[in-house]
Amino acid sequence: MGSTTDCLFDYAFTVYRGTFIESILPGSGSKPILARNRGALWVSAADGRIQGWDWQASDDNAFAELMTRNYWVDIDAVAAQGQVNGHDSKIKVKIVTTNEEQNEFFFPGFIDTHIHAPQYPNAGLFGSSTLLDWLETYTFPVESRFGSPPDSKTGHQTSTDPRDAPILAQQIYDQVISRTLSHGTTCASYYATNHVPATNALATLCYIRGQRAFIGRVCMDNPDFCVDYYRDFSANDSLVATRQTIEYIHALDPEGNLVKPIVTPRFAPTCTRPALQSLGDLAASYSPPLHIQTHISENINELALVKELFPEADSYAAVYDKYNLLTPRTILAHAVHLTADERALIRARDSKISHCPASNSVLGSGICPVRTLLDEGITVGLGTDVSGGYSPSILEAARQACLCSRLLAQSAPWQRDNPKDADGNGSDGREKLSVSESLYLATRGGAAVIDMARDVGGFEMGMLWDVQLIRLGGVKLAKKSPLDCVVGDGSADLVKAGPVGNVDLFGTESWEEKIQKWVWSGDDRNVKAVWVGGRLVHSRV
Ligand SMILES: O=c1[nH]c(=O)c2nc[nH]c2[nH]1
Repeated sequence: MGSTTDCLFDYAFTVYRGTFIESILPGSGSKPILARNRGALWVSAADGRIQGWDWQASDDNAFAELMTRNYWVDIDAVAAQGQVNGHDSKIKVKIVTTNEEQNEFFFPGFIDTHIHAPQYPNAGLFGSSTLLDWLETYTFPVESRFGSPPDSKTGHQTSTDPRDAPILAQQIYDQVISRTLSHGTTCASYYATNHVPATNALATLCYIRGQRAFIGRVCMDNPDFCVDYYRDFSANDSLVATRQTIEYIHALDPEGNLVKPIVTPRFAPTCTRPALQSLGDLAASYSPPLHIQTHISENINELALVKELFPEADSYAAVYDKYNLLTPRTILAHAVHLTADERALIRARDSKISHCPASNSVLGSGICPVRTLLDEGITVGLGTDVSGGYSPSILEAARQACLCSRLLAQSAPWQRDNPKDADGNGSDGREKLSVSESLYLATRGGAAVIDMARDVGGFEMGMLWDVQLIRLGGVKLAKKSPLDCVVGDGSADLVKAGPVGNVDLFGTESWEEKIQKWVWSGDDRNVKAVWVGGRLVHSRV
């Protein structure tokens, strides 16, 4: 592969050469499929957007013709020859090439539509808890540590300065960004905590590190549910502090090119009616309206609690609808136990769903019927839901989405409501998500969930170069039989020969099979480089 480092000299385009794989919808009503192209694609250095491609330019001759035709000169090549000047009639480009022998390919960056950044220290810690006791035992304690000391005179937290966030909070947020970028997450919709300085620190760090992000200050003012050591003291406190983070983020990134605020009532039980009302109004008061994120219908005990706290509402979804929180820019996490009426309401409001399969399993919440959501025309993306989810990897979420969809047929509600197989048992298999579908949810589905379907998620004209370079590694089989090796010397050992990560290739796989192997056994070792808006934000040698 060519260099993935940033160039010392100005250039007009980066030309990416090699193999490009993405998940696409071939037509309306169809299912996603993987598409593969070989050739060259170029991205403007000015705005990080795709300016064109040539799928004929897949060999050296055709690529040289493309360079000549466009008056392009390779800035690294001329710099290596000490001849940067003297090419004034040419357009300078930087070239990044995949190594085909290492099974490298460009793939759209992953979009994590639901992740709690302050919970990252708890990833993998949940014991045998379920949602409501997990919140009290594991989650509120860790999130509460992101607060800054109150003002000595007023007793309130008045600072909005990210530097007033505890250093450990800043370090945890920086590590979450490093970790998610290393897994190919180019955009994340983050929940922070209810602390303004720490929330602003998360926004600032995403901005500095170059990760596209939605940043939500978590609102929770209901004293009947929230713990005293970690809550907003009134609906007005929720509103004022949320406004402070919105103003901070708008000042940080006025065009919202990288970082945007997202209104975040944690979930119905943590919020009073006035808080829900004022947050719905707040989101609607901006043009365009702000994004909103919350949780819905994750766990059976939570459903009972919502019924008890909001007896006037017909359903959980109706609580949010009453306060104008179901909008086309609302991300609803989990959605495991929605009724048909709730799904119809969510569809009518064009609100979006973040499917969090790892967390749903870990906390024993249930299996989300993703196929039903998709069949009913609801937009779905994937969320890691750290730390309900144990992994910050969206590839892991894609794998778990495939796995959970296969378990769905075992559940009584699915068996009751859906067609059986030819023998009249279980299910006819339609619930199963394919690898192409789960990768679609991880990229284009996520893009639609964050209302950026025209900007990210694929390789289309004008889309931002939010992309990862995947390296599966080469095939390095020994020439001799392992039976002829000295026992245990490892000379015929594929693992020792150095494949990248866990993906062992034997040279017999089709390209589609290589992608299946990547989804089922790949990890961050396969992510060689990551760009956001054309800027290199992560690389691994
Ligand atoms: O998975 C979850 N994680 C949380 O932090 C949370 N808060 C409310 N509901 C929740 N669900």
